[in-house]
Amino acid sequence: MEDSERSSLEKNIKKKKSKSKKRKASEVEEAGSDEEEKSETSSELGTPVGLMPVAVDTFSKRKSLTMDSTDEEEREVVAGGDSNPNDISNFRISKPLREKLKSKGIESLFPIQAMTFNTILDGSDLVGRARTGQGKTLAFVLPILESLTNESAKATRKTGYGRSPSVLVLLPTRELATQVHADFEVYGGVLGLTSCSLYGGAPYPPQERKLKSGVDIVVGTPGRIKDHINRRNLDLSSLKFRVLDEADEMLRMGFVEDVELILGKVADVKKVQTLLFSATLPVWVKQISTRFLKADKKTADLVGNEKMKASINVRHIVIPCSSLARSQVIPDIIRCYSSGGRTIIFTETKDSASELAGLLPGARPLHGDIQQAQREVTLSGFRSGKFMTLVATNVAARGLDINDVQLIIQCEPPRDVEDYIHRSGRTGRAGKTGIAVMLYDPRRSNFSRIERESGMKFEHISVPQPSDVAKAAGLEASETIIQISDSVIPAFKSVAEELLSTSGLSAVDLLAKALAKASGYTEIKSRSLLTSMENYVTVLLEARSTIHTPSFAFGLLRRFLPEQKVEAVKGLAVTADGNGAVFDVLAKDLDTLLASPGLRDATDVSIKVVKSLPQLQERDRSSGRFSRGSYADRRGGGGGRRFSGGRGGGRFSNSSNGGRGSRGGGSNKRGRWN
Ligand SMILES: Nc1ncnc2c1ncn2[C@@H]1O[C@H](COP(=O)(O)OP(=O)(O)OP(=O)(O)O)[C@@H](O)[C@H]1O
Repeated sequence: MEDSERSSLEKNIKKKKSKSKKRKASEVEEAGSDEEEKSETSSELGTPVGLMPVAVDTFSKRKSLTMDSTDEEEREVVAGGDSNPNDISNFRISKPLREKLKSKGIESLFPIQAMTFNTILDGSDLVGRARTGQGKTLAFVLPILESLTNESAKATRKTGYGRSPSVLVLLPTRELATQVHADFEVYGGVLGLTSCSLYGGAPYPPQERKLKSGVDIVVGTPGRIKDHINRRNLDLSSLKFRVLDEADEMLRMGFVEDVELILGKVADVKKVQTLLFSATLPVWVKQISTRFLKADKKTADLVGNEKMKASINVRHIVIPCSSLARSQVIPDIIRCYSSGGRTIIFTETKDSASELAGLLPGARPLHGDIQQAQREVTLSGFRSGKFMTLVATNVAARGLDINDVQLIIQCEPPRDVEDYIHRSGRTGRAGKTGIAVMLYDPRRSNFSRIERESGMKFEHISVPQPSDVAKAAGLEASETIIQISDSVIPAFKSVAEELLSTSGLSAVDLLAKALAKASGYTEIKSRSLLTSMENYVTVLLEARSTIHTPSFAFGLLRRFLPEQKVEAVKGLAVTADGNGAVFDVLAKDLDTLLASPGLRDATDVSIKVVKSLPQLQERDRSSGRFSRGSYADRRGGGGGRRFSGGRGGGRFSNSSNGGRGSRGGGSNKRGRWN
């Protein structure tokens, strides 16, 4: 094809793709849905893999477990004997590959790898599920590489120029394709196998040249792979393996059509092994996956019916925080919980990712509207520690394996429990621990559904109080001060003595001020527990009669507060027990409020400052109802919201909710992001 033709074709493809795939930055990067899905029991996904006893992991040399072992047993097992059944020498892994694994510090297989290695090597189709960070990538990389290079394969494998690939691995994002391709390069390279990655946003010609010269393994995203098939650069007729990593994501609307077209390019499906892996396998995956897997497929499910679907190495925390206060609160949460490691902050839309990254010192955004070259620079900068805070949409939610991510912050509860599980799984990987903080606005968000569907229980804490933050910052500052060379002392000693003698402060108080200055906390403002806003304080209104609805609470306030003071109340929310309502007032107005005559003389209501936030009513996103009572901004229907219900349980007609596709078996209108 002439270059001019190609460039005009490329322009057309780009135009078509940008029209079809580009989502408005203000819309969710990946459309969620309200339907709730229970995760699949493993037996319904295929025959459970016959299990050899496997050790849990190598990082603590625990003794062996079988597939029926529970998380509790995993947690209880202590270091077993010296012979570890998962030692890589116990598996049919060739010497060059064993040596490469050892050079990477891998001496034994993780459970999901040990459970599936023989099954894949012996030729079965397989569905594999293990929690995030448990090594699912090598679970398919290792047996595939061995299958391609063992004695029986040597006779039939094509090795010449222009050969068509034997392996195709499909992933939902460009970053993941790059990451998995790197594993195939590292481990396949020692066995003489070549691989390439095909994803959008990167130039076609280098990919075409690589394909033309012949590769054994192709890793990529469906859109670009389909383009290369249409351009006859990629012939999948002699595939031996096809892998869907993050399988549930790959089988959703937005991908499943392309995936089906691509997987259908094999000549004889009986000669192809199909492997599906993910940390989440919702119920509808079963119907869809039967289209691609053989009837005698096997299942290795380390999650199974375990209640806890999210990572067990992560502290799952929720903090109430109004959207207005996020950019002030997040730096403090990072200061208190990141332990100096990397932080990934997830937002629902590309717009909010860019906006928040601009407000956080040193943070960088990552989302689908950013040019591919910049995405690669950003991710490699984050991996190498050039900056420590990444603000991303779901483009970074799945699969990314980045060292030393200590903290995940989600700015609001995601619509889908799968998003929560994958996002929080960017930390606490390979046996390490981590912290996942989810911010929520008590009046608008609902996280009990995430608890129910992921099987975990959130730890409820309030936003770090400035004094907590100052303490953490002071610790950091004191460590850096100790490291300063003594050579600076003579230059500052006389000023220090002068300061000590004239300030009227003790040496400790002066040092405390110096630490405050060094850590940037020259003023400590209070933050409210409810909305985390500075210079506000959270109070609890209690009444003898049950407070069913916020409008009832506002009515009580109007009994003894002037209208403009009621207007100034922030974030009013009814307590879960209906006995009260919390709201924020300006700290400077607190005394006036408490001293107001109507309140002072009232016998059926009281107001007091709260030291910890009581459990609040939650709003169910799907129905718009509140679990007990309802919230409405009765003061004028601000924010484009109208309270359309009567007292209690009123429905919310929220005009500001961007439409979202409904999630369902393959019919989900989930947007593409990659
Ligand atoms: N046998 C092993 N021993 C030690 N480390 C391992 C082993 N297998 C994998 N790892 C490391 O564990 C980390 C997580 O692996 P991987 O990214 O494959 O997890 P995953 O299960 O695919 O996670 P996710 O569900 O988030 O995609 C990686 O850093 C990988 O190098």
